Amino acid sequence: MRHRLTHLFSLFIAPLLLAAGVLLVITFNLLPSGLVRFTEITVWLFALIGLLLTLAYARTRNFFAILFVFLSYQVMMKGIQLPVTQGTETPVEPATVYNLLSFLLPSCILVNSLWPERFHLLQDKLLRLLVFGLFIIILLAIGHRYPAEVNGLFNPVHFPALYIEQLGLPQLSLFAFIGSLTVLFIQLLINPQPYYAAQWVALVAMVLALPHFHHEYAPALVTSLALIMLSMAVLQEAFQMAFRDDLTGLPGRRALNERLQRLGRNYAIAMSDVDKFKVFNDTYGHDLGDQVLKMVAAQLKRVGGGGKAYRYGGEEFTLVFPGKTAEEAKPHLEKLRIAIENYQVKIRDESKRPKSDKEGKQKRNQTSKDWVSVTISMGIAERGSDLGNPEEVIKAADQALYKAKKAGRNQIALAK
Ligand SMILES: Nc1nc2c(ncn2[C@@H]2O[C@H](COP(=O)(O)OP(=O)(O)OP(=O)(O)O)[C@@H](O)[C@H]2O)c(=O)[nH]1
Repeated sequence: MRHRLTHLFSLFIAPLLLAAGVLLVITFNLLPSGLVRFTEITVWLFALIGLLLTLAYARTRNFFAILFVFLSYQVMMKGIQLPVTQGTETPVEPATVYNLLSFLLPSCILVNSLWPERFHLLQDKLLRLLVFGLFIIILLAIGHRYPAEVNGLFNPVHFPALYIEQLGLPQLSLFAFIGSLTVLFIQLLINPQPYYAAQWVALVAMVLALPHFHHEYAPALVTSLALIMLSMAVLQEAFQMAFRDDLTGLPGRRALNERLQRLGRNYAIAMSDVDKFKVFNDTYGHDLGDQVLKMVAAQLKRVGGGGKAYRYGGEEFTLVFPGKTAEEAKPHLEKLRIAIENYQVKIRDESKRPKSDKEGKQKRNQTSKDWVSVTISMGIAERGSDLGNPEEVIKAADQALYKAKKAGRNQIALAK
C-alpha cells in the first residue's frame, strides 16, 4: 500500500512542478514582454509534437486528450477572447461559447479516458472522431440556434450551497468538472499510470485558466503546460514499456543490462528462482502462478541493503547490490526468503467457487486447502579477482542457485 501511494505521488511530481512554475510566472507576471508573442507558437508546436508522439506510440486516448486541449485553446481565443476584446463576429455568441466550452472540456476528457482503447487503431480513432465530433457539433448548433435557452440553463446558480463563485465557472460546468476529476482520480487509483496523472493536472489547469481568457498570455502558457504534460506522459509510458516488466511491475531484463554497465568496482549479484514452479502452475493454474510471481516480486522489491530487484525472465529474478560483498548481502536475502516462505496466497476467490457439488468434489480433489505458499532458492556471487565482470558474476550466482536447488531448495548458496 505504501509503495502504491509513493508511486502515485511520484506520478504527480513533474506535472505539479510544471504547473507551479507556470502559476508563478502568471501571478508575478514574470514573462518578458518580448516573449509574449511566442506563446501562441508554443501551443502549436507542443500540440504538433504531442500528436506526433501519440501517433508514433499508438496512444489513441492521449491523442484525443491532446486534441481536446488544443481545440479548447483555439475556441477560447477565437470564440471568446477575440469577440470580447475586439468585437469580432462569431456564429455563436461568446457567453454561450464560454458556457459550452467549460462543460464540454471536462466531459469529453472524461468520456475519452473511460473509453477503452481498441486493438484496431484507425477504427478506434475514426469512431472517437465521429462520436466526439457529433457531440460537439450538436451542442454548438444548439448554442447557435438557442443561445438564450443555453445561457438560461448555465447562468443561474441552481444550488447556491454547492457553488464556488471564485472559480468563475457556471454551476453545471462546475459539476461536470468536479465529477470528471473524481472519476479520473478513481481511475488513476486503479491504474496508476503517468497518462492519468497528466490528464488530471492538465484538466485542472485548463478549466481554471478558462475564466482568465482575456489575460495576455495565461491561456497560451497554461495550454502549453497541459500539452507538455500529456506528451511527457506518452514518453514516460513508452519508457516504462521498454524497461518495466508488465506482470510484476519490476524493472525488466533491459533495465538490468543497463544497470550492469554502470556498476562500480565492488558489487554482489543474486539470482533467485521460485521452487517447483512448474508443479505449482500445473496444480493451481497459470493465473494463480502469475499472482504468485507478483507477490514474489512485491517482496523482492522491498529488499534492503541498497539492493534492487529485476525480473530476469520467467520465474527468475536478479538482485543487484552495489558496493556490497556476497556475505553483506546475504542477510537481506535471507529476510526475503523467509518473508516469501511465510506469505500465504489464497487459492480460490468467491467468484471461482464451484457451481455444483460435482465440480466442487473435483476441485477439492485437486486442492485440499484454500491457502498455499511458495519458496524461493537463491545463489549469490560477488565481483572479485576471479569474477571480473557482471556477466561472470551472474553466471557464478546462477551456478550457486543450482547448488541451492540441489541441496533441497528454499535456501541461499554462496558462490565459491
Ligand atoms: N504463471 C506463470 N508461469 C511462468 C511464467 N514464466 C515462467 N513460468 C513457468 O515457470 C516454470 C518454470 O519451471 P522450471 O524451470 O522447470 O523449474 P521449476 O518447476 O521452478 O523447478 P525448480 O526450479 O527445479 O525448483 C515453467 O512451468 C514456466 O511455464 C509466468 O510469467 N507466469
